[in-house]
Amino acid sequence: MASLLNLARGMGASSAKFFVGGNWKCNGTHASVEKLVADLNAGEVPSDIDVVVAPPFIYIDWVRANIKSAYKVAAQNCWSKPDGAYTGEISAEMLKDAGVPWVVTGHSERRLLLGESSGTVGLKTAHALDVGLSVIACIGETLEQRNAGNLYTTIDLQLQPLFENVKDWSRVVLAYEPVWAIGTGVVATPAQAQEVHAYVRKALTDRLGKTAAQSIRVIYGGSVTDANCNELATQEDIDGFLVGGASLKGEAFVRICNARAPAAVGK
Ligand SMILES: O=C(CO)COP(=O)(O)O
Repeated sequence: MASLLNLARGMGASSAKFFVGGNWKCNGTHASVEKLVADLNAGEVPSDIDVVVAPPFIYIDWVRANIKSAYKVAAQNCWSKPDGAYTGEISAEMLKDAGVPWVVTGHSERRLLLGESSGTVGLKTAHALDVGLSVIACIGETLEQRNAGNLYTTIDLQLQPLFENVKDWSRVVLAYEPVWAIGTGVVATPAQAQEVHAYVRKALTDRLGKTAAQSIRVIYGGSVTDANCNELATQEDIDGFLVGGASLKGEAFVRICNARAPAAVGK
């Protein structure tokens, strides 16, 4: 099985390092976060991939101090401007100051529940990059948009402000997260995900050139589990995952981190 997966991986179009993100969303107590970090620390993740966990703001500092170095930390959001009179917001400058290297921007929950526009996502992504953070920028269509035949129009409209504002793509990971797959248990089929990832790769190629496009991680999110990750990981334009629910279970998340080397964790 592992050799078949490796064979498929060898055919990949992307030269990018595998990337797994865990988005803990608005979940956890100090006790559950301590247990999760202990479980993650007990697991082995491949040394040649990037793994980033995004706890709620209030736990980030504790996690950063207590998680092993195989895992980096991310914030789930940041403000689009430097420090100032923005009650309730956390600036990219503060994340940088607190030693947080990554931030997630444009998650669909922020777009849909909090009204964040693609324009705002473009601005905050560019600002976070300018400050020196690395960014996981999220895009993805709703079921209504997909069913109305607007899948690629939606992706184009979400990518456009990123293309207009981002100057340096070397610290950007793009997460394709179809909204209909998030938290629903309805994972995109490998073919469905690959089709959109290939489209995104082409958009990156057209805009940034082939070499840059192949080095940018395009990761998939939406009901990824330790049961479906291996097949998704064989798709040529899937460079990793952004995991929600399953990232709250240490052992499952570690298995997802090993999606391209399942034998290493005894599956
Ligand atoms: O939104 C997600 C990650 O950012 C995906 O969430 P689930 O893995 O719970 O579907």
